[in-house]
Amino acid sequence: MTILLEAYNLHRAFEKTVAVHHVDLTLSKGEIVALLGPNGAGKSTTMRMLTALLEPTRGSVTYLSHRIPEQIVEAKRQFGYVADQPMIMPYLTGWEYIQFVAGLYGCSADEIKKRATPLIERFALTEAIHKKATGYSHGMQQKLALIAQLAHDPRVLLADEPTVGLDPGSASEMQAIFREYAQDGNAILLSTHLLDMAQHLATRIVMMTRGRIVASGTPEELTQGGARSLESVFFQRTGEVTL
Ligand SMILES: Nc1ncnc2c1ncn2[C@@H]1O[C@H](COP(=O)(O)OP(=O)(O)OP(=O)(O)O)[C@@H](O)[C@H]1O
Repeated sequence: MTILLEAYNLHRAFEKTVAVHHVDLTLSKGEIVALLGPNGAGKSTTMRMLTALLEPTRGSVTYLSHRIPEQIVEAKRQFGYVADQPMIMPYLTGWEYIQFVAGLYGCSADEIKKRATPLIERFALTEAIHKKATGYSHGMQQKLALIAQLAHDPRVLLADEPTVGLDPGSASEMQAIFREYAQDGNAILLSTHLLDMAQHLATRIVMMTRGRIVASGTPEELTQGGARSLESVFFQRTGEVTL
């Protein structure tokens, strides 16, 4: 399997709090990896280090042999990132926002249009796309952020809680888009609290708690072929108690 993203020995401390302890993680072509963990487990800190938004205390991140920070520009071309709070710029319409973000990666207007138009239609944003994006609902902004990140055709997509705020139809469409994107030879890492979505969408599940990876495997492996619920495995591995 071709490895698209490799994180080695990632470690991050904030003064006395160690948020992430020596995490190793790879993403290979075709994989959809769900990162699960209780609040404060270190998922967002890991995501932010993988997307070069946060400098690790130790460790390295490499996209297709482009290492951060030495080859940051080449590395950044390889991935798209959808944050949990979409950062939509004032004044821009949805269409201008997509053009602006994908344009930063050197894509032509024609390429962007070709990639973005079908996604805009699938997410039912055709009517809204020429209106100011600051007037969009949270879910509409989340969909717009995903389209903008896919419009530059990255090999890896990282998404923090991507379906939060989406209506059921849009959440289902987003999952279908994720599957097709992975089947096209790309890879996805998504952090989520939705165990059901992780079980049905992910090809591999990684569980974190207190900054460490405590489990990694396919949904079938972790649930022992369905003999256990993913919820019970999650509680056992992460030390969370059921109330
Ligand atoms: N900028 C920061 N300064 C100090 N501590 C931080 C900072 N960012 C994160 N932390 C701490 O690092 C730990 C991991 O936080 P992180 O946000 O990565 O968890 P998470 O798994 O994403 O949680 P959630 O599911 O609640 O979003 C927590 O103890 C948090 O308080």
